[in-house]
Amino acid sequence: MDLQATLDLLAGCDIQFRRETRLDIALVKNLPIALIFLPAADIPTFVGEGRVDLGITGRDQVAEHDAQLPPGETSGVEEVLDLGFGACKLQVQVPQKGDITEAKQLVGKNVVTSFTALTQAFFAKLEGVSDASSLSTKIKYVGGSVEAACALGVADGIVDLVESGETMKAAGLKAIDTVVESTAVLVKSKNTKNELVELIASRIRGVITAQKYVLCQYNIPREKLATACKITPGKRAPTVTALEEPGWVAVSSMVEKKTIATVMDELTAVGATDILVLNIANSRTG
Ligand SMILES: Nc1ncnc2c1ncn2[C@@H]1O[C@H](COP(=O)(O)OP(=O)(O)OP(=O)(O)O)[C@@H](O)[C@H]1O
Ligand SMILES: O=P(O)(O)OC[C@H]1O[C@H](OP(=O)(O)OP(=O)(O)O)[C@H](O)[C@@H]1O
Repeated sequence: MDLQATLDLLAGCDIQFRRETRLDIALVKNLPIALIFLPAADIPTFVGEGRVDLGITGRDQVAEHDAQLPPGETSGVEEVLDLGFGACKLQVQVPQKGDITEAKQLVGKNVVTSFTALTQAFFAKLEGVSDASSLSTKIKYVGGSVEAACALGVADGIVDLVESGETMKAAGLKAIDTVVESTAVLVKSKNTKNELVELIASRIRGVITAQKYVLCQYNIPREKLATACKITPGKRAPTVTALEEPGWVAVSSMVEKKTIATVMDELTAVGATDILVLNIANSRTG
């Protein structure tokens, strides 16, 4: 997991703690909560069983946990929020130099992965069988360095995470299908009664929103206001204030950071002036 991004997020929420070396638990100084640092794959289990109220892990890990549940059992883990970082894809990969171009060509062959339940479910669908025991594809678990399995002759294909694609390329593999797309998510235990869960979730939501948006302010002739507001509709609605200069108004609106350059170009084209873009330190919005 992207530990640093998670620590930055907690700092943005003013959750203050000091983690002693070698300890996986830290008491928060300014709230009655404890933080526990667990392997990403184990977090859905602890949260699902209600032992931990809130967790941050990858959506792929939650999906793998849910896919491991016995038939009829529902997951105790509920996604609260997409945190936006840690984007990666769980992909079916095969040797670049080979005849396999589609996942269904791996049916009946050897596939190695750390995500056995998701891989079983993926191949069960391809094979048209309803349970893992009737699968003809042989799915084997390895805990790490999955990308080495094809070169070592253990697998015909693998199912592994791809972020930049560097590992896949270096191992001489190519992706031919996607099992799950993932980002880091905030999850909660379905049956938690801890009222701090909502407080923490809303703090995190505020920080995430603040990171995603900037505040855009500009002046515009009143007759162009409607056009400008279509360019900057805001999260709810733009704030419009009259200026001392007759016929002009000032607009203030939240704009998604990734679109701000285009938005500024478009505002300039419709006659906006004095365009300012400000970072948002934190937020609570509707
Ligand atoms: N390039 C990447 N490689 C691996 N995982 C990634 C990547 N980008 C995002 N992730 C997310 O991180 C999760 C795995 O985290 P990681 O392998 O670091 O486990 P950890 O147990 O938390 O830490 P570690 O094993 O490094 O001590 C993945 O399931 C995925 O959601
Ligand atoms: O597309 P990339 O940016 O190269 O990232 C993907 C690699 O990162 C992960 O491995 P990790 O570093 O967690 O080590 P592992 O092989 O021991 O799982 C994953 O299993 C891939 O091997």
